[in-house]
Amino acid sequence: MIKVNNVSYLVGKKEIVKNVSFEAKQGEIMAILGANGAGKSTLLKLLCNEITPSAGEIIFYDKALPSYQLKELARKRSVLTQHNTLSLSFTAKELVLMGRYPHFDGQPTEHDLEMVKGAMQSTGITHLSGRTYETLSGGEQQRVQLARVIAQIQDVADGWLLLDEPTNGLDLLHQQQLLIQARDMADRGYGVICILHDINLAAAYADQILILKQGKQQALGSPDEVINCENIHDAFGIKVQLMKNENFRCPLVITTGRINQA
Ligand SMILES: Nc1ncnc2c1ncn2[C@@H]1O[C@H](COP(=O)(O)OP(=O)(O)OP(=O)(O)O)[C@@H](O)[C@H]1O
Repeated sequence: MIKVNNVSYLVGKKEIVKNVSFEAKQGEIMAILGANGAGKSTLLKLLCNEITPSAGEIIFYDKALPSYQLKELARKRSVLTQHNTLSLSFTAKELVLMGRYPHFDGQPTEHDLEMVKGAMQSTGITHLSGRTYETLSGGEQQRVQLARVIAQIQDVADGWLLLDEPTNGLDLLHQQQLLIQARDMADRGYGVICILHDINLAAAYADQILILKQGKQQALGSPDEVINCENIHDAFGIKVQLMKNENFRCPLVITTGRINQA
């Protein structure tokens, strides 16, 4: 369980996360939605303990987040950030192995290498194993990063995946595969918190959706409770319609092309 109690975050005098509260559970995917600059990445950084709340507290498992040592935290949750720039030339396999760094001292064990192999297989990047990271396409790099975060917690049965826009750069097939994989991990007992820009992907795969607007919690609940024309218009300033389709558990959101100028 991750419990967020009245968390705020200030930069100077500007409050970029304001009084956010929610509970995320293992076995579930929580999607975070919101316009550019709404505070999504900042909230994820707070959840990772990369930055500390100005007010409120975050409980991770059963302890306050700041009470964890970095290595202890890295063995329980893995994080995909938005910008993964590297100045050194690693192969894809070496990069995925970095996910195992919190688990071994000196040399990786056979078990670590198995975890790397499994994560590369499940993300479909085994064929890229020996390729230098910087020569990979944007989407291939993103899948290598995904394999790294999966390798990190693959053997932590109740671990957490914290993903900031993981579908960035992925084509339609790989976006779906990523969400299917996240769904599968949640069904096996992991907790997943995932920032997404695609409302329909979030509605199709998430158990809970949190919408942020200017740092505030604008809506929180199941896709059915949260995804409606008013909430989307309020959060994104664009008029949408909902379209029922028997293949989707939640109506699809389609834009009408009318932008809120107010
Ligand atoms: N260290 C900082 N100093 C000043 N402003 C910051 C800082 N970090 C974030 N901000 C501002 O806080 C707001 C929220 O940023 P954040 O990156 O959390 O947004 P986001 O919802 O993830 O946006 P996007 O969808 O564009 O990635 C933005 O206006 C951003 O410019």
